[in-house]
Amino acid sequence: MASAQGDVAAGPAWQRLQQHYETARGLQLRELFDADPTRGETFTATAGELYVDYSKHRLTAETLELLVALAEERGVPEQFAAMVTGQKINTTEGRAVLHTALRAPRGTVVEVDGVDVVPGVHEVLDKMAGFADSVRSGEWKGHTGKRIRTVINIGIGGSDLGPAMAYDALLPFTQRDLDFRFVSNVDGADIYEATRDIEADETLFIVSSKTFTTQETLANAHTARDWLLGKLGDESAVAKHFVAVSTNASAVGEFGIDTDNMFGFWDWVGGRYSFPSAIGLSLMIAIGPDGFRELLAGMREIDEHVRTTPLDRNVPVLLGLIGVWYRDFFGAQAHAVLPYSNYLGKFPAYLQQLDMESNGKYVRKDGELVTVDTGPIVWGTPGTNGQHAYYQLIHQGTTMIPADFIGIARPAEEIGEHQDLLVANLFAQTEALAFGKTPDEVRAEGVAEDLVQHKTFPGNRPTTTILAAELTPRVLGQLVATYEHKVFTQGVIWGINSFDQWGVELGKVLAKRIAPELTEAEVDLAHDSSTNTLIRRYRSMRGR
Ligand SMILES: O=P(O)(O)OC[C@H]1O[C@](O)(CO)[C@@H](O)[C@@H]1O
Repeated sequence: MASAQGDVAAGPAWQRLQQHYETARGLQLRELFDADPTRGETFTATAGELYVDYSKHRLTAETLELLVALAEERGVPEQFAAMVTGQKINTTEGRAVLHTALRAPRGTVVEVDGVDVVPGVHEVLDKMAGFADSVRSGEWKGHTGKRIRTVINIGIGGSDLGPAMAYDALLPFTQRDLDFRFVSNVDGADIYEATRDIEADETLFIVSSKTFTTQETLANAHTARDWLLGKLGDESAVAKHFVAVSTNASAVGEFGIDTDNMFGFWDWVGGRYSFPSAIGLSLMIAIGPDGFRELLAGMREIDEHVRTTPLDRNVPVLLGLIGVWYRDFFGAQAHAVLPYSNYLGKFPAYLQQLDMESNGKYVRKDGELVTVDTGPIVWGTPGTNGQHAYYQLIHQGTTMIPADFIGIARPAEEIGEHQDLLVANLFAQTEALAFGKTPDEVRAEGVAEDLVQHKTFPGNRPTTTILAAELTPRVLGQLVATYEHKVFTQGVIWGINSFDQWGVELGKVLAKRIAPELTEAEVDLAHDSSTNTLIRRYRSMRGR
């Protein structure tokens, strides 16, 4: 098997790319398009219903060949096969990585330690569907016999971002007489604002936590429980108003939620890959079991695409490789994701966890330090708002920011000319970024000489455009799985473990130590002088 271990920079494919970069760094998009008038048709690919244009990148057919050779040398296809067949590729935690099994059709066999996991996946999906239907229809009654009107998902990170993002993305497909809220932050304002204007006897809390030990989620869940009991005054109300999604049945039981009302998943589902599991329960209630199945079907299409499509047309692999090209050869530190769809407003935030928690690593799988740069800083907000805020820097700043522009052709609601205006802006931005405006073009407009440089656009700024006809559950599933496998591809290239997250641990441990120090004024502080002083200031501001 080709190796995803070891130093990628030491391999022949990387060295060839390095040599190629010496000339490729000077590529100009204007010249590339002039030299090949069909570039905008040929440097494109499709995956599911996603049309992907990667022509506006600073690369040639040779660059792509060399990048594909890198993917082959690093064993991307073999590593993908290892992942989807349940091998324990999350080596630092000794776990399989099987989010693809969450969307495997009934009857598929995927084994972990000799046990087929697919029947369990469908058992949970069926249980979720039964529950979702009963909440949607009003058959599920609260403590006082009323139907549920508000569903509040309590969770953080992967137990929040996926369902919250997808709920917004699929708003037109949701049952509009139900209200959905997502509480994640340990800031009490989050749970307070989510509960201040609703009726307890019409509210369902879904406590979502893979581990059921996460401080923020447990604090919010306890506050929600106190709020409910304060309103309804009866411990037995908890059974009708709280359900849990977790891998940790004993902790769920200890919290007081009947494990009959628990929807399980497994340690082979990473938090940031978990929303097609029971973590998507709130979303399934919102869009219905059929809508959720469509989402899974969209993901499955991309899983199949990755498994069966040659690397040079394999969309997630290409996106991953193009990302490596900029990150490691051009030194681009950031990657923007700019959805031209208001419904996709939370998609960049969702991708931040998917990408940065997966590939923000400085240690390789083999325990050695990386010698090349790994995951970029991922950020973005919906177009067109960003155009009037930070696009200035993308067009004329000193940093290259490769960007993904995501567009939808047919809106859920056709409102006058809005959609055409929106998409015109998307296309205009990628055109302007790629081709810019030369000083001579500015002069030809009669601009005074002292303003020519200010009004010049250097261009040559790379973008990918992803276009879909409609934002359906299936298309959203395709988008999410495309990015999942893009991140996977990059992790394999860099030789890192994209499925652990040790970097979040230290802060958690220190917060546990500091929390009691904020309330007990007498305690001896043994931190650094900055932290000690901040703690004392805080105590004094709180009158302690
Ligand atoms: O679902 P849990 O166990 O509450 O964890 C929430 C999130 O916390 C993290 O472990 C990071 O702190 C994420 O990986 C995870 O998605």
